[in-house]
Amino acid sequence: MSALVDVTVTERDVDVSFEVADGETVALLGPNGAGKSTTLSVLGGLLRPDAGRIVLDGEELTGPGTWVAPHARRTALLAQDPLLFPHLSVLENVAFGPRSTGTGRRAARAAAEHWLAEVDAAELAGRRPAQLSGGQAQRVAVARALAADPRLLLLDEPMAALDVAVAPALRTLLRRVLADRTAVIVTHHVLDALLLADRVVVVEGGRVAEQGPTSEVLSRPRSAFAARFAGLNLVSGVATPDGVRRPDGLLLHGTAATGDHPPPGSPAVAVFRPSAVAVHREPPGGSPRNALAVVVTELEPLGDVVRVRAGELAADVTVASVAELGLAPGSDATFVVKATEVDVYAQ
Ligand SMILES: Nc1ncnc2c1ncn2[C@@H]1O[C@H](COP(=O)(O)OP(=O)(O)OP(=O)(O)O)[C@@H](O)[C@H]1O
Repeated sequence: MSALVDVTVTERDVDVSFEVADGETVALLGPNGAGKSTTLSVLGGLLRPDAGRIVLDGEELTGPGTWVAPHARRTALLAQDPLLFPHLSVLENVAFGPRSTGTGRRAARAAAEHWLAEVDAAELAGRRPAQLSGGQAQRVAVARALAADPRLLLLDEPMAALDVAVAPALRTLLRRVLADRTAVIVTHHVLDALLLADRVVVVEGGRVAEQGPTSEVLSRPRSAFAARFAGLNLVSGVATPDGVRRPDGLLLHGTAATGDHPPPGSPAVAVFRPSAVAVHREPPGGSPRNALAVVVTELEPLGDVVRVRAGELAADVTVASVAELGLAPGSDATFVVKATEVDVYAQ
């Protein structure tokens, strides 16, 4: 079931276009307010776009003069909140989907039992939602979404409301059920993208900033958001023969790992790991290395290092270095990175 999405929601300044191949899971990534949930609402038919079209499995769901109602789309939404009917048992909740599309009682019940077993929740069948933990309720919600036999599964931050101890088990379950399903997932979590998505679509300011296979986008990001999401520093500007020049004139020397240095003058990015950055209080004199004057904005503990953030840039240094340098938000500092650590490629 492939999907083609090309929609505009004028009031929210959202205008996105992307495709989902048959059996593929696409992750929508982006900062708060980027338009991810709006896109999901349009796909599910909860919001009517001002222009554009959605084609699912060859059928136009939304288009000029076409509007298929939400219940007739055969899409299912798994949200943060399981949204189970409190007065129905778990089994009845899961059977609700097939029942509402006309399946007989007995067959709907059999489908519910099947999907509850698939999500390892068969023993919960007789309980009421109030008798479930958050993780159990979300498992049941997954079964309910699948029991409706959706052509397209929509997931809106399905792990966001769960305890950190429970989220990994649900992620593993979703990895299994999404393996050959056509799905779109909105997430803020890098593990969701890595473990669940074949491709990612990065939305910034209501527009698609970049898209591509997950491993490619996260290892060689081209947008500021994807770089931050992947835990990498990204400086964008124009290519020079030996690096990238920022709009403010600063030249960052780097190398094109794959040998395809972008043509001078073309839009390019310089990408480097926070762990490759050394932090100094004073600019190191006479050094041929890249030196970026920054103001520290935030210190964040990260395992056995401290991530020193300076706006969009980050450096990982030891706790001892932070103490020795006396770093704190507001400190002037210089981030230094060797040219051999800076990967340059076309934006
Ligand atoms: N119900 C609404 N009515 C009007 N505007 C809305 C509504 N919901 C969201 N918006 C606006 O639409 C734009 C896109 O918001 P949306 O919720 O789609 O972003 P998002 O990427 O899902 O963000 P988040 O990660 O914070 O959930 C924002 O400018 C937001 O303020």
